[in-house]
Amino acid sequence: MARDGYFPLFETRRAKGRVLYRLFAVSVFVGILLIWVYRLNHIPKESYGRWVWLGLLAAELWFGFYWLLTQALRWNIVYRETFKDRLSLRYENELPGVDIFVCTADPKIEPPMMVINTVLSVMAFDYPTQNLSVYLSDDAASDLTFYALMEASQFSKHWIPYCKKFNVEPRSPAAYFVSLPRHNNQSKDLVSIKRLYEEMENRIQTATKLGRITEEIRRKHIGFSQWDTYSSRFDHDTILQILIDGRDSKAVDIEGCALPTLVYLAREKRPQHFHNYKAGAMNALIRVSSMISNGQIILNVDCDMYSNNSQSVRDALCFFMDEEKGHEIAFVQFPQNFENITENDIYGNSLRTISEVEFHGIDGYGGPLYIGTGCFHRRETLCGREFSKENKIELKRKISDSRREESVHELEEKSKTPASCTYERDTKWGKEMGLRYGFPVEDVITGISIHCKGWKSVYFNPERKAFLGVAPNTLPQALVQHKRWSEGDFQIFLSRYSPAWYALGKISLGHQLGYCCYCLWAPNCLATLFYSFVPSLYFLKGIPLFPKTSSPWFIPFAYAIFAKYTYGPAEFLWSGGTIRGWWNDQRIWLYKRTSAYFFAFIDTILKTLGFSESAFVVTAKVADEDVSQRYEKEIMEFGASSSMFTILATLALLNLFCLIGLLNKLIIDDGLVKLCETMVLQILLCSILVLINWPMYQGLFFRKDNGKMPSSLTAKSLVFALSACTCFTFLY
Ligand SMILES: O=c1ccn([C@@H]2O[C@H](COP(=O)(O)OP(=O)(O)O[C@H]3O[C@H](CO)[C@@H](O)[C@H](O)[C@H]3O)[C@@H](O)[C@H]2O)c(=O)[nH]1
Ligand SMILES: [Mn+2]
Repeated sequence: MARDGYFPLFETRRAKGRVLYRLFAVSVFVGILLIWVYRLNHIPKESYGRWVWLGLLAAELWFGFYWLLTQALRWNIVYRETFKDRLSLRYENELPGVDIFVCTADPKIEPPMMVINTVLSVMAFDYPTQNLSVYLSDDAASDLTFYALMEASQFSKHWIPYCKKFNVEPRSPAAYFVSLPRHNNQSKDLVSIKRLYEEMENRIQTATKLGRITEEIRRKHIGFSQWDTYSSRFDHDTILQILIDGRDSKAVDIEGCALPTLVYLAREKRPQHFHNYKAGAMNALIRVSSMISNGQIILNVDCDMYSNNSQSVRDALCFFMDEEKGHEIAFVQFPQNFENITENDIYGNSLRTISEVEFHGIDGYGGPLYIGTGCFHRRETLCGREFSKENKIELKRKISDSRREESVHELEEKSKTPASCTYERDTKWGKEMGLRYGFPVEDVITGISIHCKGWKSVYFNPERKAFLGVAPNTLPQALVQHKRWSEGDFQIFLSRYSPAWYALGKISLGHQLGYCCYCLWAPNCLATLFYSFVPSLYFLKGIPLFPKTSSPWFIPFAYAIFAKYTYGPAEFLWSGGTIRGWWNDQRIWLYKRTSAYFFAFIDTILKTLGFSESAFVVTAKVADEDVSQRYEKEIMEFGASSSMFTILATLALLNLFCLIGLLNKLIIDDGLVKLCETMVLQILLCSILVLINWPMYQGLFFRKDNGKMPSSLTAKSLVFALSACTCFTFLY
C-alpha cells in the first residue's frame, strides 16, 4: 500500500476476528473468577479436607493466572508480508554482507553428511555470492567434519550453479533429491549432479565408518596438519581454515561465478577453561567473522536446520532495510520447523500453536523471542549496541569496501586470536556483548537483553517454510530437550534479567507477559502434578472435591472445560494439525509438565541455592533403524529407564486403579446416578487421564519390542501406585 508515494518493503496485518476472540476470552475469565470464588467460599471446616481444598485453590489460582499470561500471546496477533521485488529494485547493487553461522558439536549425533547439507543449502541462497560468507563452528573439532566440509567446498562448485540454473528448492542436496518424483525422466544435468553427490557421500561415509582420516586424504589438504597438535576435543589449539576465500578471483564455480566464502572453525578448548556451549561458539564466530568478512547481518542456524527456501535472506532484508521502520528492528526470527514430523506428531514436536499462533501474538507486542536458529541479526545489536532513534545503522554495503591485501594464510593466523580461550578474559563478552553466558538457553536471554535495549524484533512465517530441522524421535529425548528449555527459561525468570522485573518499563506490558509465559513453563509442574492424582485418590475414597451437577457453581467449571475443549482443538486444527495430533499434544503436554518441567523446576531451585550446575545436552539427530521405524508408525518410544518415566508410569497406573475402584463401587453399592451427581468432574478427570495414558499402558504391559517400558520400571511403578492407593484408602 502506498502512503504519500512511499512503498514499504514489508507490511504488518492484524489478525481477523480479534473482537470475537477477545469477547470469548473475557467470558472464560469470568468463569475462572467464579471458580476462584467458589473455592474461597467453600473451604471445609474439618482439618483434613481443608488441606486438599487449599491445594486445589492454589492450583486453580495458578492455572487461572497462567491462562491470563497466555492471553498476551493471543490478544494482538499480527502477520507480516514482504515485498522482495521492491528490495531488488531499490537495493540490488548495494545489498549488505551476510555472515552465516552453522554450529555443530558432535560428529556422532550430528553426522557430517547432515552438517554439510545444511552448509550447502545456505551457500546456495539466492543472494549475491560475493556478499555471502558461511562459517561452520565445530565444537567437537572433528577432522571428519572438516573433511566433509572440504568435500562440500568442492561440490558447491557444481551445486550452486545447478541450483541457480534450475531454480532448485530446497537447496539442501539430500532433501532435494528426496523431493524429486521417482521414475521420471531425469535430465542429464540432474543425473550428473546426483552422481557427484553420491560419490562425495560415499567418500565421506567411508571415512565416517572408518572413524578416522586416512593418510591419503590427509595429504590432500594442508588443513589437516592443524590436527597434529590436537590431543582431544576438550584440549586443542584453534583450528581455522578458510576453505573458500571470497576475495580470491580464482575461487569460482564451474560457470566462472564467484563462490561464497567458506570457513571452518574449531575454537580453542582447554580443560581448565569453561567453553559455555553454543553461546561460546557463537561469540567466537562473531569475532572471527568480523576479521574475515564482517557481514553486517548474521544468520545463525543449527547444523540440522537446512534452508528450505532460497529467498529467506531477501525476506529478512526487507525488514532491516525498510526505510521507515527497519532501523528499529534488531532481529528477524523464522519459525523452527522440522522435516521429520509424522502426521499426528506423537511427541508434539512441531510446537504448532507456538509457531502458528503464539509467536504471531508476541510479535504484536514488540517481537518474538530469539530461539537460537533461523534468526537474522544485525551484527551491531548482537554485539550489545543500544537502540537510538538518531543514530541509525546504515546497512547498505559501501562500494569502496577495500579488498584487504593480506594472504589467506596471514588472514587465517590473525583470525585465530579471537577464538582463543583467554580472549574473553576481562571483557564484556557473554555479559553485555554477544550471546549471554550462564543459561542453557543462551538464545532467549540474549533476545531479552536486546529487547531491553530498546530494539524490536520481527517474526516472519512464510508460506514456504524457511528452515527445516530434525526433531527428537523418542520420548526420553523430547523430554530431555524440554527439560533444558524449561529449566533455562525458568532460570532466566529468577535471574537478574527476569522479564518480570528487569524488563519492567523497558518493554511493553504485553511483551513482558508473553515472555513470562515461556519463562514460567517449569513451575506449571506443581499445579499439574497436584491435579493429576489428588482428585483421583479422593474419588477412590468417595470424597467429592468439586460442585455437584445440581449446584449453580457447577456452571463455571463446565464452561471452563467446554471452552478448553472447543477452542483448544479448533486452534490446533487451524494451525494445520489433525484431531489425533491435538490429542497427542494433550498427552505430551501432560507428560512434559509432570516430568520434564518437574525436574527442571527442582534443578533450577537447586542451582539457585548453589547445589548443582546445568548443562547443555545436545539432542541426537540420528536413530537406530527400528527406533526410526516405530517413530514413523507413531508408536511411543520409551526404551531406556529414567526417573522421569517412573513418575509418568506411576501417575498413569494410579489413575487406572482409581477408575477400577469406581467400577468396583458401582457393582457393590452406590448407583451410577448418585455417584455422577456428586462426583462427575472427578470421574471425568480420572477417565481422561486414563484415556490419554493408553500408549503408556501398552508400553508397560502389552508391547514386546525394544521400545517398550523396561520391566523393572513397570514393577517399580506398580508398587508405587498400588501402595499410594492402599495407603490412602486405609490409613487416611
Ligand atoms: O556445546 C555445544 C552444544 C551445542 N551446540 C550446537 O547447538 C545447536 C543446538 O543444539 P541441539 O542439541 O540441537 O538443541 P535444540 O534443543 O534442538 O536447540 C534449540 O535450543 C537451544 C537452546 O537450548 C538453541 O541453542 C538452539 O539454537 C535451538 O534450536 C546444535 O547445532 C549444536 O551443535 C554447540 O555448538 N556447542
Ligand atoms: Mn536441534
